[in-house]
Amino acid sequence: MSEVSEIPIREKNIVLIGFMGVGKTTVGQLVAKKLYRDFIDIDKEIEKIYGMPITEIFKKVGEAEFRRVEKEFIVNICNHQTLKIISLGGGAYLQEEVRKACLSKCIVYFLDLSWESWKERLPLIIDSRPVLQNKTLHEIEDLFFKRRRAYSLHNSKISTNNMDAETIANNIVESIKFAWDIYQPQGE
Ligand SMILES: Nc1ncnc2c1ncn2[C@@H]1O[C@H](COP(=O)(O)OP(=O)(O)O)[C@@H](O)[C@H]1O
Ligand SMILES: O=C(O)C1=C[C@@H](OP(=O)(O)O)[C@@H](O)[C@H](O)C1
Ligand SMILES: [Mg+2]
Repeated sequence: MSEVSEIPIREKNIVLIGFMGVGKTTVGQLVAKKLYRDFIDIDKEIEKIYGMPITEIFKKVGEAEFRRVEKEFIVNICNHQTLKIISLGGGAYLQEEVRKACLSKCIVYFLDLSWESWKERLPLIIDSRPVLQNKTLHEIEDLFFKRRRAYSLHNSKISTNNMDAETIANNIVESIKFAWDIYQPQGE
């Protein structure tokens, strides 16, 4: 397959990044529906490849191999597909190649949630996020703030505190339509 180059903004993939549990998967699905686009959740695709959930992949295959497959999968989609809504896993964007591919070929939205709000969500996600297991709350807090450096490389930031998924998705749709109209007005 040949590489996609000079992608018109209206056709670019939209990529959601941010820490585990901020709502990338939930919101991504809603954005895809609202924009009549296909949704790709990278974790779900990797689970399909291995035929097991992420927690099992980490146990049986190991994190290093998971990261290698994750990177290859994302870079390949960025280089060869358009018009998709893509939710990354929270750790994917720490890899430089992933950041470069996303920023050069897609529009990257950072879902921002405060540490205080995020802490309330921990019980919902702890069992399915191996990276959070066997860590103290302090260690998780360190990781939360350390990762913000990578997430600061984005095209747009959406603050999500005290907002339900539907509202966040509506904000993204509104923001993207605004960008489309500025950079590629309809009829051009
Ligand atoms: N805006 C929101 N408000 C409250 N809970 C949410 C919101 N978005 C997602 N959730 C919940 O938080 C958990 C993690 O959401 P998920 O979409 O899997 O996040 P991510 O993909 O970023 O890890 C799920 O239980 C989901 O139902
Ligand atoms: O941040 C991470 O290192 C991870 C985030 C998870 O995805 P979500 O961000 O969708 O929870 C999943 O990819 C895996 O458990 C590792
Ligand atoms: Mg997810």
